[in-house]
Amino acid sequence: MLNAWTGAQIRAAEAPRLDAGAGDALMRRAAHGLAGAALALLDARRRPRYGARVVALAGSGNNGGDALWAAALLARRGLRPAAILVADRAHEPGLADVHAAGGDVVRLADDDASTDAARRLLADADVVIDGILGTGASGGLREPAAGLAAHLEDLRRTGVVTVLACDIASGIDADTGEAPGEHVTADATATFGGAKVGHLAGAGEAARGTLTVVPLGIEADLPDPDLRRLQTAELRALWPTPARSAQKYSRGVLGVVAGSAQYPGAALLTTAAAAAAGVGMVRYLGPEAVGGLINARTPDAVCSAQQPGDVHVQAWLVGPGTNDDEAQLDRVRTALAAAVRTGTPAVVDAGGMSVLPEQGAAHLVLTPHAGELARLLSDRHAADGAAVERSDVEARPLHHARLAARITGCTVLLKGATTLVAGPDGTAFSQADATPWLSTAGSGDVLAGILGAVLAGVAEHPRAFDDRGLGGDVRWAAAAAVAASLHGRAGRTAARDPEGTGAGGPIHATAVIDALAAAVRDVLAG
Ligand SMILES: NC(=O)C1=CN([C@@H]2O[C@H](COP(=O)(O)OP(=O)(O)OC[C@H]3O[C@@H](n4cnc5c(N)ncnc54)[C@H](O)[C@@H]3O)[C@@H](O)[C@H]2O)[C@@H](O)CC1
Ligand SMILES: Nc1ncnc2c1ncn2[C@@H]1O[C@H](COP(=O)(O)OP(=O)(O)O)[C@@H](O)[C@H]1O
Ligand SMILES: [K+]
Repeated sequence: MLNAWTGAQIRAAEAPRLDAGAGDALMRRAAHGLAGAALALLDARRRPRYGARVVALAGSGNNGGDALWAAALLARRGLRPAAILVADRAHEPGLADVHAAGGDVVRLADDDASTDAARRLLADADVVIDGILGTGASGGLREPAAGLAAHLEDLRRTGVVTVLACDIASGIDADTGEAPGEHVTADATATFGGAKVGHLAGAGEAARGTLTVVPLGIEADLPDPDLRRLQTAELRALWPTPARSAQKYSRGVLGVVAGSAQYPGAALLTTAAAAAAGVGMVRYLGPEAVGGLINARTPDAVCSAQQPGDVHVQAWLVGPGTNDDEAQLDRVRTALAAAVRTGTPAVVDAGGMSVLPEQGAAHLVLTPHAGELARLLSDRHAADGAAVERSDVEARPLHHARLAARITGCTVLLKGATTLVAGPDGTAFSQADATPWLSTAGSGDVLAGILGAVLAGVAEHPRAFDDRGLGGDVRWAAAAAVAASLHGRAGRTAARDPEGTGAGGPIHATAVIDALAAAVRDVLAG
């Protein structure tokens, strides 16, 4: 599990040490970690260490102190240090050490001469350490740092310099990952004491590069994390693997209300995905014509035009492709009412979100993309009557996912390059296992099917969640995170994009279904 905390949580754990006078010791530890990360970056890029130019960008706070001390330490390893001070004040001992190491220092102001001098230093740099703002910052970068950051990004994109963020890319909010304005983009980040929420959500995910956590010795005093990311070990433990004595009913029956005579595609994809994920049985409820099409692709699905009250299931999947069909929407309403009454978990996708019960529950998992979440929040007057736009959700995804979970009482899985899951109690997960090739029509229907299969298996495997501190209502958010991760991994496998960088090539939703078994096997094999 990769755990992440807010800046305030980390600073609170540090506070007793600072009060006891250990501030310098902590900062030196951070600087050593930063210096090691800078050397690793040079090595990875096959650039020689000796004579390499390291430039620390230093703001007024402790983040700047870390960067200055790191630059001074790197002078001892043969690098040529320099510093650009972007604020009126700088950490005095750090600055003194850069001077003592023979480093060039430029103080950036709003004039052409200092801007030119700073740009000359950057153009000569091999590695730039971004210590402008850390966890103590509020609001985005201001001038003159904002202009320097934009120029730095031009140099980074064209391969002139490598950027190492100190703690967090400056301009990214450590508590949310939001970027209120200009921000630094890093190739790597060395963070201290624990990952920050801002590394795993919003703009912060793409701005951080490779993340290294440098221990500070405060780890035992950290509270429960604010945000979590499941990794292979958790996925292996939580994926519904059949027991020796399993039979189809113990593995779980998934009731699916999806598609319509006019739009059967969503029903075909979502049932095929659930079947591929290894659910015990799929029971499809809907028009006979759609059932026939489903059986041509997925003969193992049991299709009928029955009502939800007539069948016994371990989980529901409702909503994909049902928008225009009143009879299907009626089935969705009935299934959701039964799910709330009986505690049966349900995936509520697409059209299902327009017929939510008044009182939701954590075991109902909504799966909106940013546009659908904006509509849901607008319908619920979340912004005091003002409409919430898709762009609002994209700019503040974690905030809006948590808001929707609180307002609806349901678990909310917000789809995107990073998928965020929020429970009504504020629990949150972040998974970024996808590939940009997954942004294709029908991809969401596949995710809904996989999630349905995972939810149907939860009842058989409660201990798996309890044993990892993910019991109670948190299990629904954790199960949603499992499904998002496997969906992303299947997408990477299908696209042949193992790192999720956008390498490989195009895929369509069916290819993701076909790659699912291999992705699950990889996870189970560790
Ligand atoms: N607290 C500690 O003991 C340790 C902290 N460490 C470092 O300290 C950092 C936190 O230090 P600080 O609390 O000094 O925070 P920052 O280094 O983020 O600096 C905050 C300072 O920047 C100014 N500021 C805030 N928002 C700004 C904005 N938008 N534009 C321009 N200036 C702005 C504030 O006036 C404040 O002086 C961490 O990120 C980490 O790098 C490390 O040295 C490890 C130990
Ligand atoms: N840029 C991206 N990078 C990675 N994954 C993405 C990206 N855009 C979308 N996805 C994933 O693809 C799926 C798209 O779902 P959705 O928008 O509901 O599509 P549809 O409604 O057509 O099925 C989601 O699982 C989402 O997380
Ligand atoms: K920084």
